[in-house]
Amino acid sequence: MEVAIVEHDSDGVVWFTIHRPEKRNAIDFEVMDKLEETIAMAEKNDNVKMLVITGTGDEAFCSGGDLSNFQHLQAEAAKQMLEKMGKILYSLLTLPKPTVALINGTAIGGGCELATACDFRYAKGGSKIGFVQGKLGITTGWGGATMLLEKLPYTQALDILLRAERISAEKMREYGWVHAVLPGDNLREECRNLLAPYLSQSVSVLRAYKVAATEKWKNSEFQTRFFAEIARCAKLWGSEEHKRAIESFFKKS
Ligand SMILES: CC[C@H](C(=O)O)C(=O)SCCNC(=O)CCNC(=O)[C@H](O)C(C)(C)COP(=O)(O)OP(=O)(O)OC[C@H]1O[C@@H](n2cnc3c(N)ncnc32)[C@H](O)[C@@H]1OP(=O)(O)O
Repeated sequence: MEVAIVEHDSDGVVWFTIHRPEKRNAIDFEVMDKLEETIAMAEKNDNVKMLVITGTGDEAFCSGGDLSNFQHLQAEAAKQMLEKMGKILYSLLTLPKPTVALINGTAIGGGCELATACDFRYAKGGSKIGFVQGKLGITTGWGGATMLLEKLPYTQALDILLRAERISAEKMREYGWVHAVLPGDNLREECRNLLAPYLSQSVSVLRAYKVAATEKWKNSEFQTRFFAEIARCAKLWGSEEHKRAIESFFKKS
């Protein structure tokens, strides 16, 4: 079964849907590779105006890294996995086309980092957003904290990271992380309505503004901060606290 579905709309929108509902759309290496390929295609293809990332089903947008795959990774392998996805999210952050996370349900851990790498976040009402890494004895490991601290006011971003709780889409709208809370009766249509004003511009205009908007992140100072976060997470990955947190998750499941 395809782990991700990529669809091209006639109006220039590419829809990337994580398709692992049995694992609440958790991200494994196959999803990473498909996402990397789609981002590279979106960058090169002048017929692509925007990229929307979403998840299959109405329960979860994305539950972050696939713990059944990643729980056994030791130090170096964990660091490589984190860096792999970190590079992909950096390319998403700086993609010269506008991007949207269409949050169709719960977003947890790396799922929140994936959404944060996007320009806009539209969430189905009642969705829960959880930068829960702190409760797992780690920090964000895919650049999520660095991006959050760039995109939200300092206090809001730090509050979200330190409390490591699941927060409603409505509250995250107040924080300015969610840009639209949608009824969700027909999420794609509701999303398309929000994209319409952007899609009336040419791809050259959309590209030019996105390049201007992301210029500030294309420097070694930002990249150093971004990948230092990942190195810190890799150090915590092997901690007893993290191991216990994963064990208790699977005991519950
Ligand atoms: C890799 C680093 C990265 C980072 O932070 O940078 C990370 O993302 S670390 C991982 C952080 N993610 C989590 O801790 C999420 C764990 N999952 C949950 O909290 C819940 O599953 C939730 C809230 C997403 C959904 O809860 P719900 O009650 O609706 O479903 P279940 O918990 O019963 O799960 C159903 C089914 O899916 C499997 N599952 C869910 N999440 C993951 C995951 N991240 N990796 C692997 N598998 C996952 C769960 O085990 C259940 O499987 P089953 O075989 O049916 O028991």
